[in-house]
Amino acid sequence: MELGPPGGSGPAEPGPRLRGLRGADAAASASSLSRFGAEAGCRAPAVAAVLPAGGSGERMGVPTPKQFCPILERPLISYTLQALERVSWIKDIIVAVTRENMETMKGIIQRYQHKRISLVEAGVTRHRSIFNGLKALAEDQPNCRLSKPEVVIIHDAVRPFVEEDVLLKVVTAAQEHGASGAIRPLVSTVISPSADSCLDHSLERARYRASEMPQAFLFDVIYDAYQQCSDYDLEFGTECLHLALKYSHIKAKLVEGSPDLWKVTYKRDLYAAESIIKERISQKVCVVMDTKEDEEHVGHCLEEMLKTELNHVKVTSGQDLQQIILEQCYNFVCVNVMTSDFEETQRLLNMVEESNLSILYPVVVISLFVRPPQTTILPFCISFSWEWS
Ligand SMILES: Nc1ccn([C@@H]2O[C@H](COP(=O)(O)OP(=O)(O)OP(=O)(O)O)[C@@H](O)[C@H]2O)c(=O)n1
Ligand SMILES: O=P(O)(O)OC[C@@H](O)[C@@H](O)[C@@H](O)CO
Repeated sequence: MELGPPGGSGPAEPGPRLRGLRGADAAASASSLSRFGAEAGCRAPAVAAVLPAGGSGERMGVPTPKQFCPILERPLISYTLQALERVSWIKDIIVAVTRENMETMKGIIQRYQHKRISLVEAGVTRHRSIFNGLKALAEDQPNCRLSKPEVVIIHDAVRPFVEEDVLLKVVTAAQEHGASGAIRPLVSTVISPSADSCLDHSLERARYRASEMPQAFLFDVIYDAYQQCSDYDLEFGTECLHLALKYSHIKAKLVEGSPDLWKVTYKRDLYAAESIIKERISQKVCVVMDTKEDEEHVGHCLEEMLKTELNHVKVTSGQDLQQIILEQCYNFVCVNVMTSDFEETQRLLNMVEESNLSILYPVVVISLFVRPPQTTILPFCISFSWEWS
């Protein structure tokens, strides 16, 4: 059964397109698919994503299903959604969650202002959850209010580090081959045990790869496969690419993925994910200026200096800060130029504090005064002043 917005029936209407992808980002993201399509000699397809998120996380060994476990006070699944939402050419994101976790999921969508999300009920296995997600996109289903995509991405909700480039690769490959999936070199050798738990034989590791996510399919290829799927496969299968081969006779194109595509499965994976997120946040600073004029002068001077040390510096003034905060975890540097009081900065600091988002380090406030420096200590931030000559 598909659940939609409160009081609705069928999948929730996809939210309004992300306003947060600012002009440059959105243009870059949108053009990337059309450019990629052009290079591959095909037009940009309509793309949707299905995220199975209905598991119980038994191997994690904690009461909370791992997709809802917090990393820096933010649920793991929210990072995955944020990663997919940065890709403007994914038009709908279907998340399969259990009925008991539906309200939790709706709360996460609301708190972090996730857009383009529709919720469906998960199944008792991962394949059944994925199948329910696909049904939400198939126009042959009653109450279906989402349009059928040409290509559908399938990505585990517990794989938060997915970037646009690998999504672009699997989607473009799926458009050409019918199916595509990210792979990684094996770390351990695969062996086959005999009935008495002794070594029967081992596989030559170099000849094999680990199947990861994201995967992408021409929608009809994977939907037909799931419709023909045996109960055994739905119950015990773990590989969507195998279903496309077995039932739709499509050999997926395999795409080398980055090391960060791994699936959060055990508690150690959660610790690893947290350290990666901390490392990424510490490399991202947003410089907030009072005015556009300050942004163009002081802000860009600061940006040139910071760029030598960090890999992502955003300078802004007066933009929708709430959206910036939700779009990307930043450390913030607020710069007051010629401002005699901190009202503007206090407003921003209050917003950052109220957003409860993971801010790794204290917010830094730089006050540039022509007049003698004024020292004002603000909560959870470091404030220092220097004279701007
Ligand atoms: N009935 C299920 C089982 C799993 N999943 C999802 O499939 C993804 C990958 O599955 P896995 O890592 O096995 O998650 P769990 O089944 O939760 O983990 P475990 O096997 O340790 O219980 C996860 O996002 C999980 O939420 C799902 O949507 N529906
Ligand atoms: O079997 P699990 O549900 O733990 O994980 C699913 C994984 O097998 C799957 O995500 C990749 O191997 C790609 O198919």
